[in-house]
Parts: sequence; C-alpha cells; structure tokens
Amino acid sequence: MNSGPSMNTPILAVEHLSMKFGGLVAIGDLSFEAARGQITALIGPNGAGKTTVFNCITGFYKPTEGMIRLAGRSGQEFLLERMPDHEITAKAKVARTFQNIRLFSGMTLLENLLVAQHNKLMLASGYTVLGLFGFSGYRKASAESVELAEFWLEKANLIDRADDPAGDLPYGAQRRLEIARAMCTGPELLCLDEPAAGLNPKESHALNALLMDIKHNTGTSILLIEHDMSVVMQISDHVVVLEYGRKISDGNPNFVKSDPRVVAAYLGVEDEEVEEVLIEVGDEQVIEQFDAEPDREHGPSASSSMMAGSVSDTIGHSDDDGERITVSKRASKAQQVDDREARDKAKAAATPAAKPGKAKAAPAKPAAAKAPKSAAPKTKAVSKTLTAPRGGVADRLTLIKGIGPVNEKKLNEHGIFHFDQIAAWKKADIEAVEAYLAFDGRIAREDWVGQARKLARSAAKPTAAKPATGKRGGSR
Ligand SMILES: Nc1ncnc2c1ncn2[C@@H]1O[C@H](COP(=O)(O)OP(=O)(O)OP(=O)(O)O)[C@@H](O)[C@H]1O
Repeated sequence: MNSGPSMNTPILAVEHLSMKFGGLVAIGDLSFEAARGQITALIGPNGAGKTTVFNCITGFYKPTEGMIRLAGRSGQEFLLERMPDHEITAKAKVARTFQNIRLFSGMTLLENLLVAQHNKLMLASGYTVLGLFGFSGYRKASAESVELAEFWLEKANLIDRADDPAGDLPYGAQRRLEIARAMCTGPELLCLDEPAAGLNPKESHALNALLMDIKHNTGTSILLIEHDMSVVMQISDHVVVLEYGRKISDGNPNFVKSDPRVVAAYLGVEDEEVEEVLIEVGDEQVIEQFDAEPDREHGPSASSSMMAGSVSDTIGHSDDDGERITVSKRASKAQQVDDREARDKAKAAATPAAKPGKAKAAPAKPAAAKAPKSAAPKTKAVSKTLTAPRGGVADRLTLIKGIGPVNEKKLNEHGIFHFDQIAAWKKADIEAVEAYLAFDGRIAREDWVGQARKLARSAAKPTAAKPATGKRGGSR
C-alpha cells in the first residue's frame, strides 16, 4: 500500500461546475468524477461544452461557479479553479493536447520532446549558468531528458523518425507525438482533446494502443474528449455525456451506448433516424417521444450529422437557488426523453387501471385497447381507409417529412397505407388523424397532403416498402 490516495479516490472531481459567457451557459451545474488510473471519456454533440470543461480544468478559463479537485498521488489535493494555468501544469501535473496539433513542426521529434522538459532542464542548468560550464548536475538532467524523450518516442512507435522534423510526420504520427510530448512532463492527469480526429483506422488503432499502454504502464489517468466512437467504446472505462452543457448520462460504455438520452442527444440525426435507433434499442416509451414535433429553432438542425448539434441559444438549467436561463425544452433531445418519462409517470399515476407497459395508449375505457389515444367519441373515422395495402404493398409513408416509422405504423394500423389516401384527406380526416397521432396542427404545417400529392404523382410505380405483414421497416 502506498501512502497516497487509494485507487478508489477519484483523481478528478468536478463539482457543480458552471461556465457562462454573457448570457450563454456553456456548462451548467456539471458534476462528474474521473477515476484514478482509468480512461474517462467526455462525449457529446458539437457545442456541448466539452472543450470548455477542459479549459476550466487546465486553467484557460476561470469557471463562473463550482470546484475542480485534483487528488495528487502524493495525497496532496489541488483546487484547480483557483490555480493559474502554469501551476496546474507544473504542480498539479495536468497535461493536455488540443484539438489542433500544436507541435514545433520545424524541430525534430526529439527536440519537441526535449522542449516539453524545458522547465526541468532550466532548473538543472541553474537557468543556463551551470549548463554553460557543463556542471554534472546539468549533464545528468540533460541525459535523463534525452532518455525520457527516447522512451516515449519508442512507446509512440516513432523512434525511427527521432531526427526528422515533426512537420514531416503523417497526421496520425503527429497526434501520437503530441501525446508522447505531454507524457514527457510526467502528468498525473492527461487531458486529450479529440486525439483521434482525422485519423484513418490504422492510425486510430495505433492511438488506442498507445493510450492503453499509458493506462496500464504508467500511473497517469486519462480524460478524453473524442468524437470517434470506435475509440471511445474500445478504450474508455467510463463515459460522461454532455448535451448543451448539462450531463445527460454517466456510466460505463455499454450503459451509455444504450441510454435513450444519449441515443437521442448524441446521435443528433434526423428524428426519424433516432426513432429507428430507439426501435433497435427497444424502448417504446422513448420511441413515441420522437413523434413529437422537433424544435427547428433551437435543436440541432434536422439534417445535422452525429456531431452537428449547434448551441444557438442559451440553455435551461434547473438551478435551485441561482439564475435560471431557459430555452425551449425541445432544445435538448435528452430533455425530451426526461419529460416524456415524467409525463408517462404522471399519466400512469392518474390512471391506476392502465396497463404498466402500455400506459401511453391506455384509453379511459379498458375494452378499447386499440382505440385512438385522444380521440373524442364523436371523432369521425378517416375516409378511404383500407384493411390492407393494395396489392399487398404499402407506400413508404416515411418519405413524407414529418412521418417517422412510429407514425407510419400508427397510420397503417388506422388503414392508411398509400400516398393517394393522404393526398385525398379533407379537413375532417386531418382532424381525425391528428386526434390519434396526438398532434396539434402539425399535419397542415408540414403539408402532408401536399407532400403526399407529389409523391402519389411521382409514384405511379409505387416506392414499395415491404409486403403487407403489418410490420414496417421505415427508412433505412
Ligand atoms: N470563449 C468563449 N466565448 C463565448 N462562447 C464560448 C467560448 N468558448 C466556448 N463558447 C461557447 O460555449 C459552447 C460550448 O463550446 P465548446 O467548445 O466547449 O463545445 P464542445 O463540446 O467542445 O464542441 P466541439 O465538439 O465542437 O469542440 C459553445 O456554444 C461555444 O460557442
């Protein structure tokens, strides 16, 4: 047993961290821990606040609120939010890399790693005087620095290129060199901002190997911001997920991977695609949520890629005693999931007879298990419904913007299988459909009828989806 903190003591504890830029809450009341000797990944869509967290940890930003504790191996505790950045590096032993490579491209690999040890060498050289006269203390320190640099070049599989200019290295090798350089400072916590960005699979593999080596063979703990999920899922022990500066999930990679909040927020894909993922995950309650209308103004754009959710507004944080800055609740997809769950719970509590697993569709009358959820008794039936798709092949209704696989399924259950049926809807039909889809004016707003007309026209040869098994695959 060593006298330092036990392996169970987290190396880093972020407590109620907030960072505001004017009215923008980049980080809101964030708390998480990074375990000693492990790899903790910080993930989330673009603008989620990951780099801001790094900037607070490494002293580039002074947080608006909160504490960042680092427990050193010696047992010493550092409150990073109170320290200047150079002390965070020198005393608390936190090293970092940046999203953009910051090497001295004209210097050799070896020189880059020696520069990282500048402070140690300057001290040993008595700030050059002893060095000039070749005192043995300096010579020893100098030899040790070269040895350490060579050690890390070896680890990064770059020793053969030690004397080449860093700028000549391929991109993936430069990334590894940056990590080797950071390791030459002997960090207790290594913060890596997107180390796998732009790497090809082979380079990614080499990076993973280097990080696993660091994890297993040094006492250094790693905090990793990464968009490459193959890296995150393969090497992380623990994943913290941010969305709009809030923590939405925290756990091991498997837990986080299947957390509906993460699927919703992190994928940041079109709502229909989110539904598909959720269908695969198998959470019906969550799936239904995504038939709700997305907030085009605040949320990630409909066509956003996995990482492209931008923060275009201030963020709502439930802050018991502090300021409350809100945006539409739909800005956060994870929040939508939470809201949904809360609503379902309330609904279940209000209707004790409801079947637990099917609370969503439980109508007032138990016998009407298949009745439209909120259809009033006098709601008219939709005209021109069918008992089965014509010719056994349904149109792919998900081609209508606003219809996802879940709504498509519901429409099919109500006898709507084809574009021309929707194209023929009158006001009363729309009202009836909105009643069972629990919409409020959305069909008209999204002009399903107009869209269906166009699709019906162009689909003289129908865009067949699947045979009439009643099961729909949706868009794939
Ligand atoms: N210095 C700053 N001044 C104003 N706003 C800032 C500043 N730094 C960050 N932000 C804002 O804070 C939010 C979080 O940004 P941050 O860079 O931390 O996100 P991120 O999750 O790292 O995103 P990415 O994955 O794109 O790097 C963004 O809206 C960003 O514009």
